[in-house]
Amino acid sequence: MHAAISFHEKTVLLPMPSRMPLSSITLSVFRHAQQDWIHVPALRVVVRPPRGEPVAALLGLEPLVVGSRGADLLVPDRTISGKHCLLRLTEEGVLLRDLGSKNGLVMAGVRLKEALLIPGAQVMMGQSVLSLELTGPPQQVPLWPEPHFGGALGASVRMRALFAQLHRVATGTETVLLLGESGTGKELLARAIHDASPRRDGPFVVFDCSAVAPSLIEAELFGAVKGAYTGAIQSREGLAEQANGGTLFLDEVGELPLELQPKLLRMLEAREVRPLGGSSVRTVDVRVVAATHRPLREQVSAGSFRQDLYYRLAVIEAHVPPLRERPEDIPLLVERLLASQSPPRTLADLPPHALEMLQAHRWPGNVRELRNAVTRLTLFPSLVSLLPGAEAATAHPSQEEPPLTLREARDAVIQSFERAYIRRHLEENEGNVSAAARRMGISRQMLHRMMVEHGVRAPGHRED
Ligand SMILES: Nc1ncnc2c1ncn2[C@@H]1O[C@H](COP(=O)(O)OP(=O)(O)OP(=O)(O)O)[C@@H](O)[C@H]1O
Repeated sequence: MHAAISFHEKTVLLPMPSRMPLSSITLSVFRHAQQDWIHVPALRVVVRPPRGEPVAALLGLEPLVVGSRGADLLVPDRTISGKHCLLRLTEEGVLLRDLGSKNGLVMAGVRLKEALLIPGAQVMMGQSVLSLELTGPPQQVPLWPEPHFGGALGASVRMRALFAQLHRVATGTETVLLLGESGTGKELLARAIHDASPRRDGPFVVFDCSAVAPSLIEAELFGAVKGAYTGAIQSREGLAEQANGGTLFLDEVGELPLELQPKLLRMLEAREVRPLGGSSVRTVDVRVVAATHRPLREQVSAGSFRQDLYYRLAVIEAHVPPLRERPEDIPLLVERLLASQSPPRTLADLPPHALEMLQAHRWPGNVRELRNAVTRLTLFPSLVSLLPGAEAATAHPSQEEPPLTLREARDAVIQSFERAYIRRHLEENEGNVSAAARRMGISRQMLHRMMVEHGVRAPGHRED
């Protein structure tokens, strides 16, 4: 089942009109009582396979992938591709997109690549039928008033909704599980939770379960008594104890070896740790924030992660969206990244069109990759045409887009490179087409043709 971000404590219910207008299934931001809110319609995606029970999932702010393997909503139908299609709430309604499936999406005899669904619509996927149902009145979800939470920046609706949720949970002691791709800012958010919590004056201790050899994790986390292992010449305190009174951030918790998982479970349940080689337990007062880029539920199904530990960790589960799902955050992030450089720079210092290119890229490495690209760009501005965005997403198709053939992907990269290359030369030659063509080593006529093909106009429209 797909887990949408849950905002139940602060949900305000709106009266449901007797006939549902289309506007009631769109995402829309509005201001009420000095605060921004978003309308999230209560929608359920139901898929009826040819045999067996229907499967269903709620559609929240997160996109929902439907398929037969590795999808959020799993359908037991062999005519359905692993990741068959995606549904996403947008400002225009519910977007349905084919993810390059074998048997496609068919509605009234028409094969769909992309469509806006209205409740009651029925779409064939393989031999199953997908439908969208309204389950009740829309929810009003609060948005964080500022485009940052602690050190984490985000002006998009998804991030502001996440910030509001994390701010609410910061005051409690429940364990928080942050799920998201690498480089999306999970550690930054864990720190922001700590800083917004009553434990802010206590320690914030980070332990990356993937960075330490499995055999050393136990002593590192829970401590060890003298002689517990070769080289343990004296007793040592584990990180759990060092985090006493504060927050323990367990990064990449999905990498925690199966045999150590009961120890962590015990710490979460009884607030007790037993050092390696020790016979007595010690009490700890820590709030745990855990994170992983792995699909932990799948690990539970595969038997590599304990179900009881998963439920214990996911008391509050929050999804950190990948950067490609919130390109509107990029200008803000780039601005801050530039400002933090030495000497500080601004967006105006970027080469022309650099920001557009950055927004066009899919950022598989998320904000970490963006940070590196911006640093490279300020060191070597002439490399702007080699920015990842110049490849216009095609080199890294996201799971939201139907996969391209090699030829389509290569063509798109070349097109995108040519466009950026032409623009740069025209800018450098102040819109003089002949001069730009000379620099590019091609004829003026050819450059003209290319400009028409790419829809590029010379700055100032000068011909010669
Ligand atoms: N929302 C954000 N605002 C500002 N900086 C960010 C944001 N998200 C990530 N970063 C920056 O990107 C880099 C990676 O962030 P972070 O380590 O928190 O990501 P992560 O999700 O924990 O990654 P991993 O899973 O690889 O550990 C850091 O330099 C961080 O400061």
